[in-house]
Amino acid sequence: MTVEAFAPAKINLTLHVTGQRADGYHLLDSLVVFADIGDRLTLAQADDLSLAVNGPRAAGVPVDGRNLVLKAAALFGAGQGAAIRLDKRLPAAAGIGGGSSDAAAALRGLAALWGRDLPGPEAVLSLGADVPVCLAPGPVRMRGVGEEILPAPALPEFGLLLVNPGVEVPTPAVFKGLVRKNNAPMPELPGWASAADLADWLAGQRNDLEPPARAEAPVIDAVLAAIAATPGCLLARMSGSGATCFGIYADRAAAERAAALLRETRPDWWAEAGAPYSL
Ligand SMILES: C[C@@](CO)(OP(=O)(O)O)[C@H](O)COP(=O)(O)OP(=O)(O)OC[C@H]1O[C@@H](n2ccc(N)nc2=O)[C@H](O)[C@@H]1O
Ligand SMILES: Nc1ncnc2c1ncn2[C@@H]1O[C@H](COP(=O)(O)OP(=O)(O)O)[C@@H](O)[C@H]1O
Repeated sequence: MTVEAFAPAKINLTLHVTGQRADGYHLLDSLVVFADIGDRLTLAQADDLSLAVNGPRAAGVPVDGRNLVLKAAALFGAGQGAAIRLDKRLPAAAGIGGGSSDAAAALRGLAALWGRDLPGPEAVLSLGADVPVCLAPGPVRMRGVGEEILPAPALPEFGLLLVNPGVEVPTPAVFKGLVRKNNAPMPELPGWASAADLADWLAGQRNDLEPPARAEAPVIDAVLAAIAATPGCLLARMSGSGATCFGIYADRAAAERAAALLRETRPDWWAEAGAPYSL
């Protein structure tokens, strides 16, 4: 038996940092969506647990026990086997939760392969704060340090552009650079009639990690400016702790035109277009 699992990119449309716990972890309030741009996993029955990583973004991704796929498998089924292949397409340490989404996709695949129920959000938090939200990809409001997954209103159709300048930004350094930790949470989520309506509302919200990430990696300024300058861009903002930034467009076709333009003007950057993804 072979199982396939898709690991979509996670995008923090907003990311409000609202406090800090005694253990140092920060309290978040984030509107999270996923894109139909991501990594692919293939899992097959085997006596031993193994992982092979290939694909256009495999360079630098650990293939040993540090890989979140193997960590997730060990947590879920100590001693159980599976042969896992990871086709790595998302940039790593990029604010789009690639490793976390791989871990969650591995858990979904292994649950199918081993005939078991998926673990719950609290049980997988030790793998990373972003793993619970990636377990069942779709638009949600994420709170706590990442373990509170709340429903979000239905989203309108829109196009998404993801752009990464090739600079890895370490998440701990960005949180450390925050000047203020008790920022306002999001208001009640209103519901949006169109992509423009959503972008207008998002413009009044924030990613509180953007200023410290820009200090860490000044190229983020150029990425945001380049996205904002593409025709049809309704909003440009950074995701997670960066450096990946996203653009919102009326539809996928507009996002694809923007991606083509950026690949021409900035061939050294990673630019992909897509649309929201739900499992
Ligand atoms: C910032 C976010 C927003 O969605 O996204 P990314 O930039 O990683 O994509 C996540 O909270 C990241 O989740 P993840 O990358 O899984 O975090 P972890 O491995 O658990 O933690 C990495 C480090 O980030 C900091 N951290 C993370 C989450 C959180 N709520 N508070 C924190 O202070 C801690 O310094 C921790 O040591
Ligand atoms: N499957 C994986 N894919 C990418 N990175 C991984 C994976 N497993 C472990 N890592 C490690 O996790 C770190 C953070 O990667 P990632 O989850 O992509 O970052 P972010 O949470 O900022 O989006 C990387 O620097 C890498 O060393």
